[in-house]
Amino acid sequence: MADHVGELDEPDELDAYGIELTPALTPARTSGADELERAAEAALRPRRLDEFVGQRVVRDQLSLVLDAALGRGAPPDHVLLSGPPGLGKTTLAMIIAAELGASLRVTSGPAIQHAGDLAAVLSSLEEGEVLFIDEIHRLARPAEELLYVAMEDFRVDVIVGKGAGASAIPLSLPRFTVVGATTRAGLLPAPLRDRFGFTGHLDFYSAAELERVLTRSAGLLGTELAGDAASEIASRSRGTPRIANRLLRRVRDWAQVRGDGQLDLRAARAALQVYEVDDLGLDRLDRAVLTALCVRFAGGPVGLTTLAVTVGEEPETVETVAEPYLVREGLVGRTPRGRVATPAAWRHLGLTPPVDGAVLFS
Ligand SMILES: Nc1ncnc2c1ncn2[C@@H]1O[C@H](COP(=O)(O)OP(=O)(O)OP(=O)(O)O)[C@@H](O)[C@H]1O
Repeated sequence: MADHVGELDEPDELDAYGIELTPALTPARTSGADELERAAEAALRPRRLDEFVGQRVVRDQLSLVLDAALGRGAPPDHVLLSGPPGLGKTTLAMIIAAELGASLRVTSGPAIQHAGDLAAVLSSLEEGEVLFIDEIHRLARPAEELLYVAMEDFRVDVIVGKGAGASAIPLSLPRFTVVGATTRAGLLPAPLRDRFGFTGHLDFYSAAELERVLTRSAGLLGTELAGDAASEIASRSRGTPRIANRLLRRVRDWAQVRGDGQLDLRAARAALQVYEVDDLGLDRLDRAVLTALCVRFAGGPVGLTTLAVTVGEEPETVETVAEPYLVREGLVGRTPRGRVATPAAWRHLGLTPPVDGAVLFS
């Protein structure tokens, strides 16, 4: 998951999209390897709506919103995009700006520490610009309140003075469009959610859609991916284009260093084995969660925080990165008393489910 505004701070990505990063929101430093991964990811982003694979419903609805706005010659309603990490929220935000012919400003909830930071961003916007706020659920409360007013009335109230003598000077803003992205739509307060005229929920991709993503990406990387290799990678990508593209790059590495350069089934299987991606596409964190649930907690129920401490991760990471796919695959269940392992989880780990396990799912 993007952790800070730096996720988008790629020189070629900035050039390609004309993104302007708000000066107050200087990206955090990242390692060289992270930078390279992100640059590689940026190069594979679809640039227009018709290049964006899958998510047919959201794409269709969004194209209506954008065409209508273009027809009226006015900025569209604010857009909220929700869904697990890596499914294309940032990509869609960039596409929205590109389709509108507007420039994109990028920031994120955690990067805005004070309402004043947001006021500075808002007051520097120009007519028609798109403001992308990643992880919008992590905005501080005062910034959130300032945003409601700005989104609804295109106004910020600049507070002058302190205490009883403080007064608000209204500053009107040009019309702009907020695109908010969140992995946890449920955490957004209703007044903020209600300011979005369109909400699109991105769901995991089918294997066939991921094959299309992979074939397109291989072409952009200047290589050819065999059909059976594409299916193999797609089926182990947890329904997520970011993971599919990452695995593709690892398969390409394997083919280059240990294979004959061909991106075929043999290279795909060998590389996925080296990187410990199992048949279901589960990675180290997923397996750690399953193992903790089944072995340490005898199948659960166990609370999210306890589970996260056991696997050495933040609760939010377990909840937003690992859990959605484990739940979707029927390996983990969420009950009011905590997380439980399903019989399929035990079997996936090569263990025998307890006989009374059925009780939990009856
Ligand atoms: N529909 C799609 N078609 C083709 N490629 C896609 C699609 N969606 C995402 N991708 C690829 O997956 C990568 C990750 O997408 P993106 O950064 O937009 O995800 P995200 O939902 O914003 O994730 P996060 O919440 O972690 O920031 C992109 O680099 C892009 O190459």
